[in-house]
Amino acid sequence: MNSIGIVGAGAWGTALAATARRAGRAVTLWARESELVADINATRRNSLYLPDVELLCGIRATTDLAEVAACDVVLLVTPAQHLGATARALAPLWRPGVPAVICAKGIEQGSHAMMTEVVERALPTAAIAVLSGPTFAIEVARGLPTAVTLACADVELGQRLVDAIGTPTFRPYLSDDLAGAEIGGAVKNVLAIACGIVEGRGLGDNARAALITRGMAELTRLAVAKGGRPETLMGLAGLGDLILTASSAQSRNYSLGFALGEGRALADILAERRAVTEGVWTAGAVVELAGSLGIEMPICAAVDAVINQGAELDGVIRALLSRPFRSEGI
Ligand SMILES: NC(=O)c1ccc[n+]([C@@H]2O[C@H](COP(=O)([O-])OP(=O)(O)OC[C@H]3O[C@@H](n4cnc5c(N)ncnc54)[C@H](O)[C@@H]3O)[C@@H](O)[C@H]2O)c1
Ligand SMILES: O=P(O)(O)OC[C@H](O)CO
Repeated sequence: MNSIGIVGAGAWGTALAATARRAGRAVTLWARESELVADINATRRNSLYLPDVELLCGIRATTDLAEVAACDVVLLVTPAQHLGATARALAPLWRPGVPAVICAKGIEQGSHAMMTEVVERALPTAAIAVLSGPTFAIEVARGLPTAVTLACADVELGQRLVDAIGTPTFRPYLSDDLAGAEIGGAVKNVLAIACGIVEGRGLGDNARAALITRGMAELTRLAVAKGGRPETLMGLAGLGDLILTASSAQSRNYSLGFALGEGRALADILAERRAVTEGVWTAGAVVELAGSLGIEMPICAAVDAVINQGAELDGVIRALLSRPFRSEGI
């Protein structure tokens, strides 16, 4: 596994390029924006999505998907709602058995498909893995210490992936629980919006701790229903990522929630951002998926009501606080 292809040159794809290069791999980074490709190759910076980091030599940007598909491993790092189309574009170029490592965090709108299901459909001969966990791109790009979950059903292949991308400061922990890893990463974004709302509305630290904890219960219920294991959700891809995202203003999901809590309109907040805020697009899909499985996810439903149904924020908060008392088990 000497060459790593990365599809998607947003902040996370660029940070993964930086860390894979630090691990000694030859890196090819695909971007859809040709001006960005020229910029990265000329200046070793991604001025659109990660401007503050200079990249090591040995990372080549391209607009040609064939160059990425020719690599030993391909990391899929587009926003979740675009992963299906991107994987379908890769399909004619795919060589059977090449690992496809899903690094996007979300659930597909409409189909309610997990990212593994989306990629399985588009690339049926790929060996699928999921990389998830508490990872702000800028910190990874700067080489600050970070630990992630790398989930792969084939543990021997998973170990080779860990060895290919791991470094002393980018530490993958191996798992075989893909469902747990990907549901943790997808749902924590919705919960982080809720935590941002609480902070922006001035509801206090107690309320945020309660949301994180009861959010964990929601996230775990959904993961178990999809075949995941509770202990995975207690690890980096669940609790670890939820703690990070639900308590840091660096998070795009948390900061969007904070602005909503302050009373700003969703459209205005989104209009100011180039970066993707995945929880906005996943909230509805999570709630619909949970509904189809008969699972209660009241915090995610509250976020969905605010974001997608124009519900008035204080009314939604009052409704959450008026739910019947219940026992604490998951
Ligand atoms: N940024 C992080 O810290 C971080 C960390 C872990 C995981 N992730 C996940 O990685 C994924 C990518 O996020 P990011 O932060 O790199 O994005 P970003 O916000 O930095 O950049 C947006 C990306 O979306 C791409 N894009 C926009 N429209 C597109 C389209 N129609 N088709 C394909 N691509 C399109 C852009 O080219 C760009 O690569 C998300 O699922 C995110 O949750 C991000
Ligand atoms: O900035 P956010 O909220 O998209 O979160 C980024 C990563 O997913 C954190 O692990």
